[in-house]
Amino acid sequence: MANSWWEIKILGDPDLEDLIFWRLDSFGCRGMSCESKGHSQLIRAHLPQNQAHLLDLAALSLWLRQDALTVGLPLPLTQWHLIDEEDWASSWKQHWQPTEIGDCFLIYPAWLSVPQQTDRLLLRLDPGAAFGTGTHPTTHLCLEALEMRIGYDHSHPVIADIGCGSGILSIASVLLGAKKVLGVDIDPLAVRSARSNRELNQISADRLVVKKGSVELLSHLLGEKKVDGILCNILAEVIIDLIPGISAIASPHSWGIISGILLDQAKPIADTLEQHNWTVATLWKRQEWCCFNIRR
Ligand SMILES: C[S@@+](CC[C@H](N)C(=O)[O-])C[C@H]1O[C@@H](n2cnc3c(N)ncnc32)[C@H](O)[C@@H]1O
Repeated sequence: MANSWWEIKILGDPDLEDLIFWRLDSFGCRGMSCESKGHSQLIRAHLPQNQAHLLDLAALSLWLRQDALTVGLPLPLTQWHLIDEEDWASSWKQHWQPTEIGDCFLIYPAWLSVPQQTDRLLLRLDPGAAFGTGTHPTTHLCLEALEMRIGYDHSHPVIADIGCGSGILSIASVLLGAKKVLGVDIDPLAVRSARSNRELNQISADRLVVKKGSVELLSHLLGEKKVDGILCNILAEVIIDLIPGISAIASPHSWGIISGILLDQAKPIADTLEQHNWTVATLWKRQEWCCFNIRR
């Protein structure tokens, strides 16, 4: 098969959902979905074939079982098989439905016809192979935090979105009135996805700039200028190294929304932020995940 993907199916106790998502996320899976099956939950995840060998998948299955053992829940059943690109796209699309987030967003799959009437901000999305449908607790937290931060103050900030994935947070920022957003991601598939979602939401390439790279590129693009707000939803291990770079593009009045952090990873992140002159104003949590609202 030309463009093949592993489809990984995990049947497990609903209380394992977060742990399983976290494990799959760390493994590099994309296009994850979840559906109820009686008293269990069936989680599907996808991974390009060239990113994992059979042995890696066997190890993943073992880790998932160990995770369940650690928390004293029944062991999940993991299966995998190869599917081609088209089957991958249609497989998870069936399970992703429009989602209301916060008081103002409606995240809407691109392949559904647009609703006639809605009093919400419609954010149309086809994440493709990128992360960011709004269903993950961290994206959800970031969207709610963003709404609270700029949804009601008409300040039209300039925002950096580091690890933009599908572009969901960048687009949400524009819908809430950001003057300009700079989105970066190291994954070329994410860049492609964010650009096509920018078009889908009829946002100009001047207002939402999407580039392949990370915080160093932002620094280069900005030159002497600073951003008003920073969004960064990546895993804690990555964020900790990005904090100096994030701090360098911030002004004395900047704010940030930082997520992708498991609750038990919060302290080292908070400490490092404080060492770089940030105040952790609030910490929001959803399931095992947390989101920092920070300011200078
Ligand atoms: C958890 S996803 C977040 C996507 C989206 N912003 C959201 O909130 O749903 C993290 C993204 O960060 C990207 N990423 C990982 N390390 C990065 C780094 N050092 N710099 C920039 N992007 C990075 C990944 O490719 C991935 O698309």
